[in-house]
Amino acid sequence: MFWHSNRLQDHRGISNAAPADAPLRSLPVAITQANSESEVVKTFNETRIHDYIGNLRFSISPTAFFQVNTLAAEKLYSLAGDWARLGPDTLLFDVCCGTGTIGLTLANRVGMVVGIEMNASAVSDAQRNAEINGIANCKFICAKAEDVMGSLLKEYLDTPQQQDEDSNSSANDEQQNEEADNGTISVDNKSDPQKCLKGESTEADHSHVSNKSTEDEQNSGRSSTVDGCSTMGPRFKNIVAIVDPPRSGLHPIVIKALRTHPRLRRYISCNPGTLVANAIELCTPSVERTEKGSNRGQGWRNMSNAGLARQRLKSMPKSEPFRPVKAMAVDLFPHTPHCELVMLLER
Ligand SMILES: C[S@@+](CC[C@H](N)C(=O)[O-])C[C@H]1O[C@@H](n2cnc3c(N)ncnc32)[C@H](O)[C@@H]1O
Repeated sequence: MFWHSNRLQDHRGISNAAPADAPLRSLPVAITQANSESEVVKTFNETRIHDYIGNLRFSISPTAFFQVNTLAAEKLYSLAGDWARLGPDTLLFDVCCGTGTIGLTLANRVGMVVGIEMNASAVSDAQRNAEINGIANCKFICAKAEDVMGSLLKEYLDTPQQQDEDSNSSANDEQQNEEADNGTISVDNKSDPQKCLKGESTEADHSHVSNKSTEDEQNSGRSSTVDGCSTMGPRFKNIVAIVDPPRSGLHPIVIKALRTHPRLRRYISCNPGTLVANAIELCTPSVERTEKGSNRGQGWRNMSNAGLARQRLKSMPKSEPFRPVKAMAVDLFPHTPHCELVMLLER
């Protein structure tokens, strides 16, 4: 007998993507019993599906993103991992991690994975997927990447001394100003290290950090030690961000946080959509500051993403640029005009 589940998300509006909290309804499915001509109509209450990428099993909520072409997705993630030169001394940020696919498929090649995802169901899935597959060195954070990227980089990479220096730097001041302008939150850099170890959220209430048994991690030596999260910085030598954002791309605050943290040396994008615009901001050498706000009378609304990226560059704090190293298209959607693109930036 084949078991099916049909779920419909009820959303009335002009958007083509329903909000995550739109109600889900089960649709009756006609099934045919083996050795029988008759059809039975049933409604299944199973709200999740299961799929495999490589030898890992994934449990997926109805509102969570999951690549449909799992064989090609496996190749895409593995290619990203190869280019990132992963090893036990690697701390991997899986930005826009969905159900944890990239981080979990690469977890056995790195010291630690920190996944960031705004869809709470997907974050629960990621946590569950780590458990199903016996993976202990991944943490998943439920938040918008633009709200937490800067604070996470500080939390995981900076020594307390560096944090003090940073807090005096103009780059940090600017970021805080920008965060304030955008109504986002900044996390106290000197957050309680024990909180960090226990995987408790140091963010505002809407954020949620989940991690698999901290005890497991400490025993395996794959995560932080009793010294607290600030000791993790020196422990990891290769800091990599793999970003797989939606078509609208990464928020400029995330780009700025990644570009201005000097310890992040490799950036891999798995999404071609706004890659050009992001690469402009990540790879253009710092320029002397020009007057802010002069766009020579050009309307912001008519500007391309690349044009906007060039404008934002003018307020990018002085920082070492990345350089584009290589890119490869991966055809996840054969016979359609869409395809994914892996691109490696390094510095
Ligand atoms: C293209 S999917 C990639 C998911 C995952 N990496 C994978 O391959 O299965 C993009 C993901 O980004 C998440 N997302 C969108 N905007 C976000 C934001 N501002 N911060 C964090 N996650 C975001 C979406 O919920 C979605 O899960």
